[in-house]
Amino acid sequence: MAAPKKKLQGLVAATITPMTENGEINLSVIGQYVDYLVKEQGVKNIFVNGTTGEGLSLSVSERRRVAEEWMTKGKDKLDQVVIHVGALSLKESQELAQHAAEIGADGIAVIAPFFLKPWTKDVLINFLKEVAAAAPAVPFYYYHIPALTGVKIRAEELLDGIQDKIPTFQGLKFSDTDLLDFGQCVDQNRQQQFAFLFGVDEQLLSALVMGATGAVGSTYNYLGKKTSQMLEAFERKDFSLALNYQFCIQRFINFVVKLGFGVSQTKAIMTLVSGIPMGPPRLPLQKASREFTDSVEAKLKSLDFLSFTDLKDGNLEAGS
Ligand SMILES: CC(=O)N[C@H](C=O)[C@@H](O)[C@H](O)[C@H](O)CO
Ligand SMILES: CC(=O)C(=O)O
Repeated sequence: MAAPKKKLQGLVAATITPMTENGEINLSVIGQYVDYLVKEQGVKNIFVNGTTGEGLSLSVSERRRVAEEWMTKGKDKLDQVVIHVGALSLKESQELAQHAAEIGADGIAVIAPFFLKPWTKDVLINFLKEVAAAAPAVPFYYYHIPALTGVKIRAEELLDGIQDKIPTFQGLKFSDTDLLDFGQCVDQNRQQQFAFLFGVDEQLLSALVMGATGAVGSTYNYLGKKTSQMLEAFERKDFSLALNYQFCIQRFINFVVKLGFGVSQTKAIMTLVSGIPMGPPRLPLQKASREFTDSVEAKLKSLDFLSFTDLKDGNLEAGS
């Protein structure tokens, strides 16, 4: 059994992996990045080496080094560090899971293998179980992201009886818009203390209504504070205020989605907002264009989303 731990809740930032202009991982800014999340965004939980972190584009040794750096720099500052250890190779995944345990991670998460794929729930569970067993004292999260893995096994089905197979199972990161599936995950597991972490930032309010206990996302890197205001309004049952916040966030996400939004763009936005150089993404991703960054900057200002002193060219005065 996993050591009893505080349940993971609230916002979890899916961290970017900073890179140098030459395409090497850039560990030197991670200390600054931790401070930015904690102090400027009020976000104290992170999800490392996931989609946003280009985890599947890094070598195993890079993934280990990135995870170590977050653990070291986050010590005594962050509440929980969850490390994504999913890989196509079961062996690599187990190696990463064991490594996460060794460095004291608060959780591990795994996506479905996405090249040679599991076609049934039982096969997927068996894969996850073998990974989880490599870190028998670490809380385990299944990371459901069917649009990227192509594995469409419904989360609700997967969760049915999962703790019998994976005793460390502690929760679900649900990155899909199927709120029937998500709602049924919550509804059918009310007796458990699972974390239900939603991963579609622009729809978080709907997921809160369905029983989400937290959220993992890329936008909490720079919209953490704004999203926390939404969570607080929801907690106070001030739904119209919560909806205002959600719409405000949606206006921004809708704007970037229309320009073409993904991990590369997240890197550019975070560089702009935090002033910390995130660098380019790694191939097959391509760096966001200058035009993208310029229009995003204008949009963020018009939405009054930033205290503009945070902007790296900080000559614009504080908003909000
Ligand atoms: C596919 C993807 O990267 N999803 C992220 C996390 O699951 C989200 O945080 C999105 O970036 C966000 O919801 C914007 O669409
Ligand atoms: C968004 C998210 O959870 C990820 O980057 O993996």
